[in-house]
Amino acid sequence: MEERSAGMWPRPTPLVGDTTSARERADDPSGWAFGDDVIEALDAVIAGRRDIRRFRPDPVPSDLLTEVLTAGHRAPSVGHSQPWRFIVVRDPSVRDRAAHLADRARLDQAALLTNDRAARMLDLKLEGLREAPVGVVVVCDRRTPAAGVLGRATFPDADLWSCATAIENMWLAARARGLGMGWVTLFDPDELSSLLGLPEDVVPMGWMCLGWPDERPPTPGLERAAWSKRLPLEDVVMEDRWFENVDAWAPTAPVSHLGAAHVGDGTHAGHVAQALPAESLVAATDTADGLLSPAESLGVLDRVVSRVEALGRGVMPLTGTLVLVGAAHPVAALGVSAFEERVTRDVLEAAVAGSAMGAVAARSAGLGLVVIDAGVPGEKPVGGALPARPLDLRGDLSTTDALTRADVDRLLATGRRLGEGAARTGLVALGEVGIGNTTVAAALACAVTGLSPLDAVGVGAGADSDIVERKRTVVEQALARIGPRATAWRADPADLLAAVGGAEIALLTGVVLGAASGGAPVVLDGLAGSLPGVLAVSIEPSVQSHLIAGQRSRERAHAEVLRLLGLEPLLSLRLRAGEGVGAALAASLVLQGLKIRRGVARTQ
Ligand SMILES: O=C(O)c1ccc[n+]([C@@H]2O[C@H](COP(=O)([O-])O)[C@@H](O)[C@H]2O)c1
Ligand SMILES: Cc1cc2nc[nH]c2cc1C
Repeated sequence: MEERSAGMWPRPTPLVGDTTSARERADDPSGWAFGDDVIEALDAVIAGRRDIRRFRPDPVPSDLLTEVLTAGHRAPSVGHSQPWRFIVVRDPSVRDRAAHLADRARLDQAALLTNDRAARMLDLKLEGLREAPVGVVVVCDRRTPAAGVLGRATFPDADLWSCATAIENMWLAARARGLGMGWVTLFDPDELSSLLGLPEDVVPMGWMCLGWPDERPPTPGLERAAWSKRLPLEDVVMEDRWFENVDAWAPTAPVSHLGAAHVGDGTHAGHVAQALPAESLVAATDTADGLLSPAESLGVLDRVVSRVEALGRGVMPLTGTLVLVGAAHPVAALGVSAFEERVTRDVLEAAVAGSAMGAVAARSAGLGLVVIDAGVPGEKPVGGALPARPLDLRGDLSTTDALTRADVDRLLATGRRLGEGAARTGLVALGEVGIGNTTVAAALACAVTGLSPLDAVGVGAGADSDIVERKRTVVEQALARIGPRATAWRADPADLLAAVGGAEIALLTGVVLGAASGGAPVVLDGLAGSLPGVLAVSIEPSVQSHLIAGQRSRERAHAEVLRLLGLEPLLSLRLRAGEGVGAALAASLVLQGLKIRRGVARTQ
């Protein structure tokens, strides 16, 4: 028994909760501290935490993942509400679709920045999303009314802050174990929510890439990239109130790099196909990193070459095929082109003879050529071209559908077969010819990007202002006629192709699908030669990682279409040649890039 003085009783020590007494706490206020070694370790982990953008493909052991998630789940939360939920993503096709969303958001964001900042932002790595073996999407379940959670009635967003603390815990826990984590918020939150099927009021906080880091940055990446520096502590600490010592210093607003205003675009969804293998992408960037040249010194071309090497697993042949498709367009009868319809047939015949510009460009790039007659003017298919003509009569898009659904399905199927065949040769480049098809392409571009006809219609092969005016009217009529079919294009891209056309775009959409399923990179061309990429991605989202924007052409809506695809063009030459000329020029650049990658001296 404890000795006690008269009139004093022992302190009743609680059996649960805090067992310390007021006396103990008063005698030793710092007695709750961990030892110096723990403090030192914690400070080291906090100081050494980095936002990791590059990952090794090696798997994250499940016990380590659980430890990281446990750290997240131990975070503080408002009213002990634990509003976080962790969605662990390992499915490569979901990851690829998220990466496409991020690619697009990256271009959208760059468009908002000043030129220099945009270039630096585009230089920053986003491939981490494709490389990291695990993605953890931290979402905040906000379905409970704020007033029902202690502390949220007054600060309704405190649930989001709670989730942010969970993320920081995960970050530190990962870092301490040698794992890297990257918090990616370059998404339209609605798009990410629909990708993951989140219910209303469950909001994503971002995508955490998790894996073994393929970089060990001593300082933050954005500081290393000369984006910004950590502010001195004095600049962020104030005494007693905001701005009190104006004379000494005035806190400045966080730096903004915003340039001109810009409009974004909509959502994406569809079926799942084969995804880009993360380990081959890492292997390709490993090779690039080992060259006797600064990292990513070839800019956009370096990234394209890494993609191509990843798809070809380092043994991509230094050649490929230009698939050139010609088709007629009844809309040409409405005076929307400066040229006669028969030119389409002439060009296809010249292509077979090897002298159309696209054919010459393909040959000089070292590519093979496949010429397809998808219904050019004239009774008989062009001799020497593969016939793939629509069977039924077609209408001009302003008053009638351009194609029947059955023909669209046939064109897609034929294209797939051809694309699979072309994939076996290496790169697959797209080419089209069709007098009147920039009107068709403008209507498609309006449907898929939400551009107005005024902003989408361009000069095509050389229209004057009267022709441009007629093109706009036709596109307006077409969009008014098809109404909701335009907005529903993601759910049924083949229906949009039936409504608007054209046969060459439908066939090339099949080519993209077939080439991608054969594992080939696909080089897009101008406006009509890029829309097949958009439509194919809406059918099979993982096609996106196979696409290369060969060029940004002179046609008006092209830039917006590339932004929708999340792609940066290799060339910007104001081309309007069609026929795959731009795709062939870009393909030759890519092939040269591959030779450089494979030939340059390596470092240890
Ligand atoms: O590649 C482009 O973006 C491009 C831009 C303008 C015109 N074209 C070519 O010109 C043709 C369509 O022009 P138009 O004026 O008849 O609609 C078609 O054969 C296309 O290959 C192609
Ligand atoms: C001559 C000519 C060649 C073409 N190739 C693709 N579109 C074309 C349009 C014209 C007019």
